[in-house]
Amino acid sequence: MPAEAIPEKKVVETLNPSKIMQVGMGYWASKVVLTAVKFELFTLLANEPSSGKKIKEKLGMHCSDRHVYDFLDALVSLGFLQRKGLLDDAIYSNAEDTDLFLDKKKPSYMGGILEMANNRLYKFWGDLDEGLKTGLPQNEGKGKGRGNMEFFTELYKDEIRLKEFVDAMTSIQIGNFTALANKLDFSKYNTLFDVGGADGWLSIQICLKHPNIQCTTFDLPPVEPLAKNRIAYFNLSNRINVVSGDFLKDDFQKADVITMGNILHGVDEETKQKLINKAYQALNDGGALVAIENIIDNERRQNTFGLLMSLNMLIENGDAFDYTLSDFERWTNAAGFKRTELISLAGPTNAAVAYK
Ligand SMILES: Nc1ncnc2c1ncn2[C@@H]1O[C@H](CSCC[C@H]([NH3+])C(=O)O)[C@@H](O)[C@H]1O
Repeated sequence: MPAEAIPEKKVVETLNPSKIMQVGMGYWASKVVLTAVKFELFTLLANEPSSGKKIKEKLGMHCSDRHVYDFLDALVSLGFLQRKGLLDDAIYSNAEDTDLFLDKKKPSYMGGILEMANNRLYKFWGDLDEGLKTGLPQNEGKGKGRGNMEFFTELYKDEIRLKEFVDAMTSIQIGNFTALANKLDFSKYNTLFDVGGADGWLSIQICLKHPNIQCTTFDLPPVEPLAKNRIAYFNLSNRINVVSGDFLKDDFQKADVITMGNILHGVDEETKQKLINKAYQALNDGGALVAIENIIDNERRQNTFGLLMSLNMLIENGDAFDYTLSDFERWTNAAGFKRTELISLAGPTNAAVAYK
């Protein structure tokens, strides 16, 4: 190294590479958590705290005991597990948040998104470089020239993957839909049309909280049985209508509120504008379009999850991207909407609302 390239002592003392290592090697930690979810380790431990040897046997692991302890103690150090004792004498149990959100037997389980991340996205993100160089999707639709969520046709051919995907969507949105039901004033609205409503979770949450509203959840035909089952489970079949179709081709039903959870981010800019225009046409006067997404802050500095989600849309759909409230305002103004507002929901997710 030439002498002038050696950093001054002061710089070395104040700067350190820990962030670089933490983020750069972050996939190690991520993969340990995803593997634990896949093994249903947290479901096992919710039932009964266990020793490393017992966990090894129950999960059918055939690596050395030492590597079992490495795996479990990594989860201790990451705060996912608690431990009393050491190595052969250790008893492992779930940390409080792990127990609530990652025990598959609890209704609060949100591991669906992590299961999908492990089974699909982890592999596809291995081709992020190719996605950035080519601008083309890197998922099931790779090499097939597809965008605008057309990969669903491929994905939904397999019933297990269909259910896994729909469960993943629901698990990531549960907290957001509950927050939306509480934070947006639905009292003045009678009808809601949810575009790409998956298994109907959004409509269910709104109906549970607001007894006067009538909902329609709209999605592709293969999703219909899942939505019907979920809605029947909540005894809401008389208030939530399940309609199948294609949001790229079909008009939307007339409604007071049109919702789109993680829909606009999945399509290119031209299609975003088309969907917003269609929503404007279908909304009754005084109605609202609500997009529930990881809306990026206008300065594009804060919402890391939203920015990464946008790259995830490159992986999934090529031309698709997440956006800021300013972007949303530009498109909704062009469609004729009067004003917009942002309602913060759970974590990095917001509702961008446009009023007609
Ligand atoms: N062309 C299409 N027409 C109707 N639904 C679609 C289409 N393409 C994708 N979808 C659905 O759009 C959804 C995107 S994922 C978002 C699901 C849900 N709104 C949520 O916020 O969690 C999936 O349920 C897809 O099946």
